[in-house]
Amino acid sequence: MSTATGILKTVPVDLGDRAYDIQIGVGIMAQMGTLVGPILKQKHAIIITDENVAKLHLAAAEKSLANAGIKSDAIILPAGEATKSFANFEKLTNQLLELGAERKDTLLALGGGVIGDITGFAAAVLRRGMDFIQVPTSLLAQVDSSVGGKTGINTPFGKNLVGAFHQPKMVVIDLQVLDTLPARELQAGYAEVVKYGLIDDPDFFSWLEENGARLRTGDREAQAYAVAKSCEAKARIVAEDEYEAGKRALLNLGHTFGHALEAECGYDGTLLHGEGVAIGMAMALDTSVRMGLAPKDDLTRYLAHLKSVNMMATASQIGKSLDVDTLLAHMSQDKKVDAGEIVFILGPIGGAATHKGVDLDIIKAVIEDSIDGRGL
Ligand SMILES: NC(=O)c1ccc[n+]([C@@H]2O[C@H](COP(=O)([O-])OP(=O)(O)OC[C@H]3O[C@@H](n4cnc5c(N)ncnc54)[C@H](O)[C@@H]3O)[C@@H](O)[C@H]2O)c1
Ligand SMILES: O=C(O)C(=O)C[C@@H](O)[C@H](O)[C@H](O)COP(=O)(O)O
Ligand SMILES: [Zn+2]
Repeated sequence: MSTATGILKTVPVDLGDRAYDIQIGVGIMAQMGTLVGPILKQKHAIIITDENVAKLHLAAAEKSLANAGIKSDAIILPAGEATKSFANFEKLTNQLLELGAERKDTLLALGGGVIGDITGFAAAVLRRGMDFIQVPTSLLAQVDSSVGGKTGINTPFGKNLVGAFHQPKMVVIDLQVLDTLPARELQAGYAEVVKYGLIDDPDFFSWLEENGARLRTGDREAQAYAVAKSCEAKARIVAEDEYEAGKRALLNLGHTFGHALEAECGYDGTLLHGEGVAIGMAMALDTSVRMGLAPKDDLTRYLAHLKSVNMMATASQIGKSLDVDTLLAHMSQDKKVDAGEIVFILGPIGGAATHKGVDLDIIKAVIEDSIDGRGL
């Protein structure tokens, strides 16, 4: 793939009458208005963004829309996971109604996964459904959250427990905006990239072992390859199982553990989503090894890779006192719970599968060892 400016790759998400394209490029924020113009029901978009992204990228997005003859308004939310709350959702929908948002207007999520998830949910329910477009600006949002139509907010019981499946009409990914993303956020997003290798693409995992560090140094060619590979993987799985009746659950690898850690850390920035996923995937691999579903060497390789890119691998590294039973209580709220049983995604590198009936004593031991930083 070339690293010139402009669109580098278009990844289709084949969902019948809900199909859409993911446009991946460099410097394409300037083209965003022309790209989205033809799919708008009327030439009015409401940009929803956060305070950090607004300072850096809102003007460019507004200019791009204006140049394409699209009227826009903007709503700026606070940054961070705490924004995905009922209180902020109420504020957001009130602000949209105050602006007179019409059903044929389009919401445009300009930001990370937090903005994408809350904007998508507003689009799903406001006036019983509006169109929305994803313009993801964090690595995590570019490789994962902007694609696939999972939208929602957190509740005190856990992550994303109130939401809807609502597909965007387009995803516009400008790799250039990653240049302003803080290093910790880039690293957290990287966990979701590694996830695709662990799920069903051992060659991609090997590529990441060789090249993963290049993503952190802003290497455009590596970014383009990894973002496109991730979007292709996500588009393939979502097209196969839009509503998570089966295969899509694999995208939840590490999340049952990770979401419990996030909930316990209180959505205050102590633990970012991607950081929880990285630790959760270590717990999932450790569980797999203990159950004979993966060779010990796979866990060793994964942990070595996390270390090589300076990422946390154990709950002990979070620096917060954690309790195994409280974490298990959070896990029992997971959306994959089936007839009272927690469903886990387990297996070797590149061979993830869903597992029911997992011995909770093994899970407890894995979590306790991670909390104590033992054995990993
Ligand atoms: N819907 C899905 O399929 C899905 C998938 C994965 C994660 N998620 C959700 O996504 C959220 C995490 O997303 P995230 O990691 O993007 O978090 P985020 O939205 O909080 O963004 C991370 C931080 O980076 C800042 N930021 C974003 N882009 C920037 C840029 N280009 N320059 C400078 N700063 C920038 C934001 O202001 C924020 O402070 C979680 O709520 C998670 O549950 C959803
Ligand atoms: O798109 C999916 O499906 C995923 O599971 C992607 C995850 O990375 C993402 O964090 C998702 O929001 C988790 O889903 P949830 O249903 O467990 O909330
Ligand atoms: Zn995730």
